[in-house]
Amino acid sequence: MTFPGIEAAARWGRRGTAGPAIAQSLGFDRVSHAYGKVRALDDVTLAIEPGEIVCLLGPSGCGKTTLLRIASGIEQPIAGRVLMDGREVAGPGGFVPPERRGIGLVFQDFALFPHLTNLANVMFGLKALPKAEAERVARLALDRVGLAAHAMDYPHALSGGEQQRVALARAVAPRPGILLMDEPFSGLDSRLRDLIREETLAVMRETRATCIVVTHDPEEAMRMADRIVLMRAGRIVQQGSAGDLYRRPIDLDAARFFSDINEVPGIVRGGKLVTPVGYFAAPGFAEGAVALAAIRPQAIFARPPGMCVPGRLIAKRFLGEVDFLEIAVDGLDQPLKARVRSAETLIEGRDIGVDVAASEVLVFAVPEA
Ligand SMILES: Nc1ncnc2c1ncn2[C@@H]1O[C@H](COP(=O)(O)OP(=O)(O)OP(=O)(O)O)[C@@H](O)[C@H]1O
Repeated sequence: MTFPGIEAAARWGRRGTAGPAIAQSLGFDRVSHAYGKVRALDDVTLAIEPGEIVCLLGPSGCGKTTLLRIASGIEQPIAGRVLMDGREVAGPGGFVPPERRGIGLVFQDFALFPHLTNLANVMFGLKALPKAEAERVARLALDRVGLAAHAMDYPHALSGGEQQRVALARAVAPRPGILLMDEPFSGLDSRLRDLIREETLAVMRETRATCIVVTHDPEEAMRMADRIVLMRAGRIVQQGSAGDLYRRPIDLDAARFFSDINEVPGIVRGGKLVTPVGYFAAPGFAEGAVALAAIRPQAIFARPPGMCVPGRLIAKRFLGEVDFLEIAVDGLDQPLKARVRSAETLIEGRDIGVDVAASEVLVFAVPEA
């Protein structure tokens, strides 16, 4: 879901000054929300430090946008409290409307006013300033995103990436203490997205605002976030640094979300999961339990035949820096997927040795159907 961008942006025009940004903390205390019978958020507690960049990550419909809408005040939670710098802005103690929260917003669809010039779009968030000062600040913001020369153009004359930059300039010009972004790069093609993301990140770091970025792209979250908050079905399932979530996912679904994985079943014997491709540490599992080894494609190495586990190369695709291999192994229903470097000498149809980096393998309970 996206913000009702234009409408919400219009409300922001009534806010704030262009004083220096002082990052604010943002807290959600046992927040729940529902749309009719649809439970969108279920008892979410999250504390975001001043200046922190947090990415809300999760599959479609898990409640990311709803949490952002509640932070901004567009939506009122049905239970729980929202705190800015410890002050309740939503909850039993009252409700501070969006235009009085002083939060900057960037929407998925940019939400620029088509009938206003780019300069006027940016000035829209600066109405509390005298006009000449608002124009000076807006021109500086446009200059910062490299669009000073387009100040008097209209948004439709800009590319998608340039429109996104105007939207960013509009959001940061009033120097908000908190900046919320809902899938800000999803409307851009992949090469442009990388560039605009890096530029946006630089602006975010400069303004030092506390930022929440919603994304469903794990790589984007890993590139941007100080902390990633992984959500599922209206709840937070795990939070931590990119490394924490990638290396120590809390369950199989979390592991699946961060990368492609081979799921190899086995039985626990003597504290190890015994599988057709090796034995892997399975702490906490009962003797005889059935479990799954999660093996990332890059944790598999091709060795000469006769070494490690016997396998047969059934497919090989050149992907540039790596080759993608499919390897059949006795005892497995599905071929293993591997991404390996220097596979020039490997020939489809031939036997190979399969070497799995045991230290990178995670063992999980079999998920309930
Ligand atoms: N206005 C609405 N009316 C009814 N149901 C809604 C409304 N907005 C969201 N929902 C539902 O609430 C749940 C959470 O939606 P939300 O938009 O917060 O998820 P999301 O994680 O942001 O998804 P996406 O990545 O697709 O934008 C979903 O089941 C969604 O269908």
